[in-house]
Amino acid sequence: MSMIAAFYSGKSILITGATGFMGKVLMEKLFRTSPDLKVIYILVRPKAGQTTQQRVFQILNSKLFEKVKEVCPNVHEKIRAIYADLNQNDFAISKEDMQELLSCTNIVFHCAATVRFDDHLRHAVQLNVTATQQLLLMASQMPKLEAFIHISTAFSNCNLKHIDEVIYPCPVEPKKIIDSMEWLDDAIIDEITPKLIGDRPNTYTYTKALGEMVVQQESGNLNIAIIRPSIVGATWQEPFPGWVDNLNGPSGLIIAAGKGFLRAIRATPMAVADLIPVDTVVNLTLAVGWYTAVHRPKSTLIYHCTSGNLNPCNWGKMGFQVLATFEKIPFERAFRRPYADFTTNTITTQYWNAVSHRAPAIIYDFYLRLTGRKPRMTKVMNRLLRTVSMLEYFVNRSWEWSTYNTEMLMSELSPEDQRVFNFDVRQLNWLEYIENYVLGVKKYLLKEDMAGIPEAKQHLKRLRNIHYLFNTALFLIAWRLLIARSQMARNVWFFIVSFCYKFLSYFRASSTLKV
Ligand SMILES: CCCCCCCCCCCCCCCCCCCCCCCCCCCCCC(=O)SCCNC(=O)CCNC(=O)[C@H](O)C(C)(C)COP(=O)(O)OP(=O)(O)OC[C@H]1O[C@@H](n2cnc3c(N)ncnc32)[C@H](O)[C@@H]1OP(=O)(O)O
Ligand SMILES: NC(=O)C1=CN([C@@H]2O[C@H](COP(=O)(O)OP(=O)(O)OC[C@H]3O[C@@H](n4cnc5c(N)ncnc54)[C@H](OP(=O)(O)O)[C@@H]3O)[C@@H](O)[C@H]2O)C=CC1
Repeated sequence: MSMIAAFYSGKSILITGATGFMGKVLMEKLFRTSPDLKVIYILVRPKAGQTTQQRVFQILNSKLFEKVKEVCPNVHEKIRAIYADLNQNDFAISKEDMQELLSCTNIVFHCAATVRFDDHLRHAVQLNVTATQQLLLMASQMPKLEAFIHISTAFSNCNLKHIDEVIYPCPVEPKKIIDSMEWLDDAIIDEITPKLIGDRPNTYTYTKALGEMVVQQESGNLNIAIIRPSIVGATWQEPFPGWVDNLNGPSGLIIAAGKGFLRAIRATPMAVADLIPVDTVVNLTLAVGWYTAVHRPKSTLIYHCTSGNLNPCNWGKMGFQVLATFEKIPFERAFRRPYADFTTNTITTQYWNAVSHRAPAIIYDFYLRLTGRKPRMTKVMNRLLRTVSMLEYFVNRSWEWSTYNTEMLMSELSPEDQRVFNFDVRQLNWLEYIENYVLGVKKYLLKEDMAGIPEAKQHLKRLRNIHYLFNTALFLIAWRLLIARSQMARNVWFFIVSFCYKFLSYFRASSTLKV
C-alpha cells in the first residue's frame, strides 16, 4: 500500500488555483489515489459567465476526471467550492466558509498565481505576493494544519545561471513593495518596474521570487515547503498521456507551428529545454506534502522539479521531433505547411519575420479583402510575434538547477510510492513524450478528430503545390524584370534556352533513331 496515498486518506485539503492547469491535475491525482480523503476545499471565483459551481461541474465532467469517477463515484460530494477572489481582502470569503476552512484544513497546496509575463506589477504583486502573505496568515490560524506547500517556479531566479535549492533575497523587501503598491499610481509603478525587476525578464519571475521571500519570512511555526517546477508541459503518463488545456509554455507555439503560422524562431538549438510534465510536478507535490507533514524538516525545504540535470533535452531536438510528429499527425486547415528554423541572429530573425511571417499574412489579408471578407491575419501574426518575443528569453539560455532535495525525497520513498508517485524524470523518453504532447494538443486543445487526418494531409499537399506554383511565378516575374534591364541577364537567358532546345532536339533525334 502506498504510504503517501494512505496519508491523504481522511484529510481535509485546501487547494488554491484548482481551476488552473496544475490544480486540476493535482485534484485528479488526489481523488484517484486517495478516494477516502475527507474533502478538498477549492477557492474559486466566478469567471466567463460561469458561477463557481458551474466551473466545478465542468471540471468534474471533463475527460481528465473520467478515471476518478470510476474510483471515487461520490467525487462531487468530496469537493467543496468556496467562493473566493484572491485579489480581495480576506479573499472575499464568507465568515462561515472562513471558519470552516480555518478549523478543518490539514494540508494547503497554494497553486494560484498570475502566470502572465506582461502583467502590471500591481496586479502581479497582489496575486503572487500579497495573496501568498494572506494565505500564510490564514494558515497560521489553522490548528489542524500539517503542511503548507507553496508552488513557485524554477525561473524565480532566472537572473542566475546556477540555482540551488535556497531562497535568494531580492534587493527590496517584499513588505515595502506590497506597501508601495497601495499608494503609488500606475504611471509611477510603470516607471519603476524595470528598476525593480532588474535583470529578470518580466514581472512574473520577479513577483514569484518575492512570493518565496514572503513564504520564508512568514513561515513562523508552520511546516512549509516550496516547489519550483520549470516549464510545465502536458501529462506524461497520468491519467493519460498528452493532456493539456492551455496555451502557456510550449503548447501555444506547437499550435502556431503546426498550423503553419510560426516558421522560424530566435532560439538556441543547443540550449536546454527544461520541460517537465505536469503529472511529474503533481507527483512530487504530493510526495512533498506527505514528507513535510510526517518528517517535519527543521527548515523550509525547496524542491526543484526540473529535467535538465537528470535527463536533458535541447530545443533543437524538441523542435525537430515536433516537426516530425506534424508529418504523421498534421493539424487541420493549416495556413501554411509546417516548416521551421532556429536562428540565433537578430537580423536573420527580422528577415524571417518579414518574409516568412508578415508577408504571407499581408498577402492573405489582401486575398480576404478581394473576396469581400474582413482581413485578420496581420493582426493575428502581430500578436503571435509579440508572444514569441516574450518567450525568446527562455529558449536562448540554459540554467543549472541543483536537485539534492528532490533526489533525497526520491530515496525516502518506498518502492510502491516511487511507482505510484513517480517523479523520476530519468525514465522519460523525450521522443515519445513530445509525440504524445503534439497529439494531446491536437485532441484536447484544438479538439480535432483523428478521423480528419487524411483530409489534413491532402490539405498540406495542396499547400505544397500552391507554394511551388507561387515560387515559380515569383521567379519568372523577377527574371522577366531582370531581362528587361540587363544585357547580361538576357545573354544568360538565351544561352539557357538554346541549350535546352539543343538538348531536347538531340533527345528527340536519338529516340527517333531507336524506333
Ligand atoms: C536545429 C533544429 C531544427 C529544428 C527546427 C525546428 C524549429 C522550430 C521553430 C518554430 C517552431 C516551434 C515548434 C515548437 C517547438 C517547441 C518550442 C517551444 C518553445 C517554448 C518556449 C516556452 C518558454 C516558456 C517559458 C516559461 C518560463 C516560466 C515558466 C513559468 O513559471 S509560468 C508559465 C508560463 N507562462 C506562460 O507561458 C504565459 C505566457 N503568456 C503570456 O504571458 C500572455 O499570454 C502573453 C504572451 C503576454 C500574450 O498576452 P495578450 O495580452 O496578447 O493576450 P492573451 O494572453 O489573451 O493571448 C493573446 C493571443 O496569443 C495566444 N497565446 C497565448 N499564449 C501563447 C503561447 N504561449 N504561444 C502562442 N500563442 C499564445 C492566445 O491564444 C491569443 O491568441 P488569439 O486569441 O488568437 O489572439
Ligand atoms: N505552467 C507553467 O509552466 C508553470 C507554472 N508554475 C506555477 O504553478 C502554479 C500553477 O500554474 P498553472 O496551473 O500553470 O497556472 P494557471 O494560469 O493555469 O492557473 C492559475 C490559477 O490561479 C487562479 N487564480 C488566478 N487569479 C485568481 C484570483 N484572483 N482569485 C482566485 N484564483 C485565482 C486561477 O483561477 P481562474 O481559473 O479563476 O483564473 C487558476 O486556477 C503557479 O503558481 C505558477 O506560478 C511554475 C512553473 C511553470
